[in-house]
Amino acid sequence: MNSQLPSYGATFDAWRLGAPNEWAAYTRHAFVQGLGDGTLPRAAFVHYLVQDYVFLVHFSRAWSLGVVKSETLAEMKTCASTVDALVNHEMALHVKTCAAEGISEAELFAATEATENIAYTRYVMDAGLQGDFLDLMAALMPCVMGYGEIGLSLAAQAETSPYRDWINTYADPEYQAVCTNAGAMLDGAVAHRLGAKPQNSPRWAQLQARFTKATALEVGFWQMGLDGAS
Ligand SMILES: Cc1ncc(CO)c(N)n1
Repeated sequence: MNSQLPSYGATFDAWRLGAPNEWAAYTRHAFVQGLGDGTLPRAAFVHYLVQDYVFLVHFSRAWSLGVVKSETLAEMKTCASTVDALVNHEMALHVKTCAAEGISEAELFAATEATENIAYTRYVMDAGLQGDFLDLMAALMPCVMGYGEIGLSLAAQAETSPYRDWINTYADPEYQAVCTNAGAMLDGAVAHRLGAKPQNSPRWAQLQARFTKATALEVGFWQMGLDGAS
């Protein structure tokens, strides 16, 4: 299984390896399996998608904070283009799918946030407000890369799922490029601040802890999708 995981850069790959239980619970959650085999109830999917639209609003705010906290132009460019990818591309999937369910974009924007949703996005935002650029990135990466990994793995196994649009959004080369670029930028940002042997830095364990916490909050988000619709 591990040999099939996509690589999104040395730092991300190390953090993923450092959170094996949380990562498996996130990327192989029952919600994910239901997307792949098509057994996920439509109501759970729509409930999740409405929450995810609001998630992306706050997630885009957090990536925008990345522009503020950047120390190099390369960091700034990646953060700015990720904000663009989120607000101008990924969210189009939510708008289109929800429109087909009779939910307008104005309703999406005004949707009441589930507690698990608030917990996750505000944790990420606070990591960036309290800490530096790396603290923010450690909290942002599980979201970006996890969906890249899930998209690829479901695309390889799910030919006929009714959730094919969702799967394709994340398996798409455009989304995979967002993951690869973010991972390369992260490696540069780590080298810039922590040197060539970042694992020896006293900050490494703290960054791993942030990554692991954000991954656990992703598990809570899937669970909210399943539970909230029942
Ligand atoms: C909860 C969540 N995590 C990650 C992504 C990927 O951007 C998303 N859309 N939603």
